[in-house]
Amino acid sequence: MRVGCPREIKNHEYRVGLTPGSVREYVAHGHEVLVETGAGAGIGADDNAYRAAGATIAKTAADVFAKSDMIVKVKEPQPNEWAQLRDGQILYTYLHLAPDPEQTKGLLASGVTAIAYETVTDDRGGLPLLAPMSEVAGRLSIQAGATALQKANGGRGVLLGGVPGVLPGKVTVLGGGVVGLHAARMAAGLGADVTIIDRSIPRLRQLDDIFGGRVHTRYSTVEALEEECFSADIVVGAVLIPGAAAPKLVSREMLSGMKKGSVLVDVAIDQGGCFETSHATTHAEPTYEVDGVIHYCVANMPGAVPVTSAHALNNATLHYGLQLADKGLKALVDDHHLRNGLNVHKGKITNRAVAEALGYELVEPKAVLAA
Ligand SMILES: NC(=O)C1=CN([C@@H]2O[C@H](COP(=O)(O)OP(=O)(O)OC[C@H]3O[C@@H](n4cnc5c(N)ncnc54)[C@H](O)[C@@H]3O)[C@@H](O)[C@H]2O)C=CC1
Ligand SMILES: CC(=O)C(=O)O
Ligand SMILES: [Mg+2]
Repeated sequence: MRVGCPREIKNHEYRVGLTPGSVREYVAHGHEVLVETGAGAGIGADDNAYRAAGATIAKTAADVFAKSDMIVKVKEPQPNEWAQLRDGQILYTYLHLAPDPEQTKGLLASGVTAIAYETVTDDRGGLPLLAPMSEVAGRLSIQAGATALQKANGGRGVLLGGVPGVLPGKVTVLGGGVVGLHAARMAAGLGADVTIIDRSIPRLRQLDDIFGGRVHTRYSTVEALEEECFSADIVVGAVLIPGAAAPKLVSREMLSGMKKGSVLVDVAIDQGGCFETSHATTHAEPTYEVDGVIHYCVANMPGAVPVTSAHALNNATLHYGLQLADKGLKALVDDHHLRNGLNVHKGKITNRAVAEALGYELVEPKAVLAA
C-alpha cells in the first residue's frame, strides 16, 4: 500500500502523523511512504531524515492526497484537505466529529473511510490512541492555566504553590480520566490545593489511592461543581463521553459565581467543551474573557510541544497503522477495537455517538464492512 503523510496545517500545529522511525516500520512491512516536504520540520526531522528512513518526498500536499491509499495525519482534516479525500482511501487521524457538522459533511461527501484515533478502544476500557495526547494536554493544562493566572495576563495574580505563610492557589479538575490525572499530578507537584470531580466512584477510589490523600476527590453533583468552581483559581475541563459532544458542566450563569480573574482551561474543547461559554481558540490567541473569567480553549494543545507529543502519538498509532497498511479494511473486520475507531465509511456514519450528536442514521460498522 502507498501510505501518505501531509504536513499539518492547523494553526500552530507542529506535530506530524509519521515520524522517521514510523516510516522505517512501514517500509520494513513492504509499503511505500510518501511524505510532504517539510512535514517533520516541527520535530526537527528534515526531508533527508525521511529519505534515510525510506520515504519518498512529495513537493505538495495535493500530491500526497492524490497518490496515497491511506493518509496518516494528526489533526482533523481542514476544509481544503477533506476536499481532496476520495472513495476507496483510508484516513487515519483525530476527527472529533460530534461538535463539527461541517467536517462530517465533507467526509461523508468524499466517500473516504475515516478512522478516528479518539474512538479506538482497548481491553481495559481505555482509549489508547487518545491517551498519550491526553497525558500531554493534562500536564500542559496547568502550565497554561498558571500562565493565564498571572496578573499581566489578565488573571487574579495567584502563584499556584503559594509561599511559606501564604496559602496556595486552588485547582479544580472536572473529570478524573487521563487528562484529569495528569493535570492533578502537575498541579499537586506545584503545591496547589487540588480537587478532582468525577461521576465514576470507582475512578475516584483509584485516584484517591494514586494520590494517597494529597488530592481531594468529589462526586459530581451540581452542588459539588458550584462549590469547587466558585472557590477555584483554575478549573480544568477534562470530561469525556467517548465520541459524543462534551456535557456542559459549567453554565453561563455559574460563571458569575466564580472569582474575577480565575481561569478556565477547557481541554474538552475538541469535543465541543464542557463550559457553556467555551469556544475553540488557537495557540496564536489562546485566551479570551467572559464575565471576568479567563478562558483557555485550545483544541490542539499538544501541538505546542511537538517533539514530545509527535513521538508519543506515533508510539500509540503505529500498531494499528501497520495493520491497516498490511490488511486494508480487513484490519477493521479482524479487530473490534480498531473497528470502534471507524466513524465514516463510503458516505455513512458508523459511530453511534457521532450519529446521535449530529442527527444522522447510524450504520453499524460490521454491516458497512460486509457490504
Ligand atoms: N484540547 C486538546 O488539545 C486535547 C483534548 N483532549 C480531550 O480531553 C478530554 C478528556 O480526555 P481523557 O481524559 O482522555 O478522557 P477519559 O475518558 O480518560 O476521562 C474522562 C473522564 O470524564 C468523566 N466524566 C464524564 N462525564 C462526567 C460528568 N458529567 N461529570 C464528571 N465527570 C465526568 C469520566 O468518568 C472519565 O473519568 C477529551 O475530550 C479529549 O478529546 C485530549 C487531548 C488533547
Ligand atoms: C486529542 C487532540 O485533539 C489533540 O491531540 O490535538
Ligand atoms: Mg484536539
